Amino acid sequence: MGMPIRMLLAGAPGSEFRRAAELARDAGAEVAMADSCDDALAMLRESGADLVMIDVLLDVPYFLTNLRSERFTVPVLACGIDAPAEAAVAAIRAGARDYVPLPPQRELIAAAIASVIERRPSEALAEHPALERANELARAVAPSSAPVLITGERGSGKEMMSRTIHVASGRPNPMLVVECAGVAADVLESELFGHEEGAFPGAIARRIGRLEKAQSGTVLLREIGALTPATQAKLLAVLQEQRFQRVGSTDPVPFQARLIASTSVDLDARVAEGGFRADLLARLGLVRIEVPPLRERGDDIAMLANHFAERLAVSDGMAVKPICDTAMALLRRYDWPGNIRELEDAVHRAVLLSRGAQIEPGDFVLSDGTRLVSAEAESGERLHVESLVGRTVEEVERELILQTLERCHGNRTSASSILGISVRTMRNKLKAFVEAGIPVSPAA
Ligand SMILES: Nc1ncnc2c1ncn2[C@@H]1O[C@H](COP(=O)(O)OP(=O)(O)OP(=O)(O)O)[C@@H](O)[C@H]1O
Repeated sequence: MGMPIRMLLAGAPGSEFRRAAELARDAGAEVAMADSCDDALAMLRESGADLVMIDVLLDVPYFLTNLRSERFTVPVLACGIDAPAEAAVAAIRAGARDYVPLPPQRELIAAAIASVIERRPSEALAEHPALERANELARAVAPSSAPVLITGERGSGKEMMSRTIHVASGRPNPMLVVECAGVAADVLESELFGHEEGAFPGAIARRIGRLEKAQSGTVLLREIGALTPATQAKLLAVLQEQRFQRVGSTDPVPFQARLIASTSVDLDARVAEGGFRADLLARLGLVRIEVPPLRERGDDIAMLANHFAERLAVSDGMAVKPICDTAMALLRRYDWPGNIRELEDAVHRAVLLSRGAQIEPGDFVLSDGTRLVSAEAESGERLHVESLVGRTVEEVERELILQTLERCHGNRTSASSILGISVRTMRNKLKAFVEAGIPVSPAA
């Protein structure tokens, strides 16, 4: 068996909640308790969780919106003591996976935990040789403590790759993830290194940073390119000396974890521009693993789409349906700028929208609301124009007029109205074509 399931219980402390915690522990989970949404969010940021159970008396929609905006993918169960049916329904509408009445039944808690164990992604799915090579490299470097730099487009699976390394490393402590983009430098530093009480106004108590909390686990720094020069210098010192100081302290704290950094920007280019330290990149990128974009992964698109269609239907309690061949061909042709995350979201919407026995092309909707079929039609039009590049305007105009005329079965009036030119102009053009010896559809 792998690591225990970490469960977070959010709700007003009371005997029912304590009982739920006891039952969860009996079922093999590690349990943490929070008494408000913000508290629960802070605990998730701090140490993560595999499953959250939240009281419907708390603001469940607020909690779920924050989870989504911070991109936590943890499953959430709503629970409540004699809660009105509307509260349970509202929580499920907001995105909770299920509702568990309290006082809790042993079997329900055990089943919730068992379903999380089943759904835990064991290993990244990959068949394409480019990704399989990357996975082999990941497994090969896993046992060492060398830092690893994972590069790849947004949503391509860099965090997943980092998890593969962490799991294969056999390190006893968990992997902690720190998002470096969009966070103020001082907040990020206290998140990474921790701080002492009174280190700055508002530092009311000592805080243990992620580098320390990770112990001998793994720390993933997402979007490392976003670090300011000052934080880059501090991180370089951590790698050189294997120790660091909490903000506001001079006492050294040993750094025992494995560091993995991910980036979707070209760090070599950032170094050339002076935005990233060459010495830090050299240390971080001793081992580089490139995660290829989804569009270059051939059959992986179909394999992942089938996998998501099944997994998401099961977790949403819907019937598992196959993706029809035409829809699959559409998925293979689209270029997935948002990579696996975009595919997963599109499949999820299709699973929820689909009304037929199979998932059809029209069921696929992108995050901006456009249907994949229309998105493709647009890019198809663009492709068509691209195929005209290299030809003269005169040639293209002639082709356009002749083909439109042919489609209109030689009817000059219809063709000129489609082309937005006068019938007279049309006649003059056709006359010129005939004079040049070009065949023209006879008048209808
Ligand atoms: N090989 C895979 N098999 C199954 N699911 C995958 C695989 N790779 C990625 N995913 C899923 O795709 C989504 C995006 O992956 P991940 O978060 O690892 O990407 P990322 O490159 O780290 O993203 P970002 O650039 O936004 O930081 C996640 O939901 C993840 O579970």
